[in-house]
Amino acid sequence: MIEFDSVTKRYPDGTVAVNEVNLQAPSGKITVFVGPSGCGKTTSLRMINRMIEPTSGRILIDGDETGGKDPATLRRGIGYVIQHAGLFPHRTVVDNVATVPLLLGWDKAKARSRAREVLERVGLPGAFAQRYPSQLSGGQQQRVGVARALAADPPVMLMDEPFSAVDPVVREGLQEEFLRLQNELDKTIVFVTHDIDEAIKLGDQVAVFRTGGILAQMATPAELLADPADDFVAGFVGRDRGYRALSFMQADGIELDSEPTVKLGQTAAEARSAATDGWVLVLDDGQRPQGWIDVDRLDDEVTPDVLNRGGTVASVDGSLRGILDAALSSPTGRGVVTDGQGRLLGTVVAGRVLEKVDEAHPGVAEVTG
Ligand SMILES: Nc1ncnc2c1ncn2[C@@H]1O[C@H](COP(=O)(O)OP(=O)(O)OP(=O)(O)O)[C@@H](O)[C@H]1O
Repeated sequence: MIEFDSVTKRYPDGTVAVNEVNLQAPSGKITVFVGPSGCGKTTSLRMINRMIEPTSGRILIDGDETGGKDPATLRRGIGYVIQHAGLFPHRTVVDNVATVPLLLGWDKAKARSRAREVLERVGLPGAFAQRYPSQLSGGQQQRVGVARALAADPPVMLMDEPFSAVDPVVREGLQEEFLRLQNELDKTIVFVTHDIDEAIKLGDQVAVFRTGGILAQMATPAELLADPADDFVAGFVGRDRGYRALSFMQADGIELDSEPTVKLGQTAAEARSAATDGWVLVLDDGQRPQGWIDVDRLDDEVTPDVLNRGGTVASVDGSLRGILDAALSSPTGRGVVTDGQGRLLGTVVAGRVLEKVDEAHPGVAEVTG
């Protein structure tokens, strides 16, 4: 665990970049520092590996004060990833990644073989190893940056806006891979970003900083969305926080309506008599929803060409957001809900989802609309 105990940083010109911060970043978890520009995120991060010294207060890693350690020794146990990757341009990818193992005194062959292994882990197999950084895309360079930080298998990783310089699609891919990797590696990670969506997606817990280096709130993403500490945090988290909070609320227990159904091949008359509001849901032989049918468009029988496949189908094992999306995207306004095997359980309208949210978290549904 990394612990900040009343940590303050005042720069020589008098700027208070970090002001009496107390927080804990638990082992094996991702803690995200987020906040507007200049709120002290990077300064806080760099105090962990002593690239910046605190003016007062203490930082402890697993109970040991970092201030009492030799900075070079300290940094060997701490991987560091920055924006634009910060790779050495005149070294090949494999040699970039082998840097820290070599510094640790590993022989060259072992360091390179470890580097190739980590490159593979971040999705950069063999052929990339001999290239130079300029021969890679921005997203690939960031992966090399992550591989380099992981090469010596440090228990702690500090990451400063590592995915900010790449386009949104690449960024999403990097985020997914990073989460998958962390699932296997269980590093203690402190991750800086100015992007609240990234913080909510990646963080096991999120520390929201405000200008002046003040920690405004430390909470899980779900708590942050459902219960921001004050107006600053609520504003920073965004007006649509209620909607996003639904991603963290389980759908199980939501009351469903039974929905009349037909199968392909049934007659138009059967479909009309089963329909509600002019629509009927079509299932396959395994009770799996196939789409809706507007019964006015039927001639003789229910055929695939008149199926309206619009609308998402939500699993009851998922989140309330999935259920709300299913209701809002359905041509009938009734969201289709299935069990874990994709079999129909029933339907639900958007209003019911919001009622459930309101029962669990009064006030959140208000900011959902
Ligand atoms: N060496 C320095 N001397 C004086 N002031 C500094 C120095 N480094 C940073 N600051 C100031 O300290 C404050 C916090 O800076 P820091 O870089 O930690 O913020 P940040 O939250 O990481 O910002 P950004 O998201 O823009 O990178 C800012 O007001 C900044 O101008």
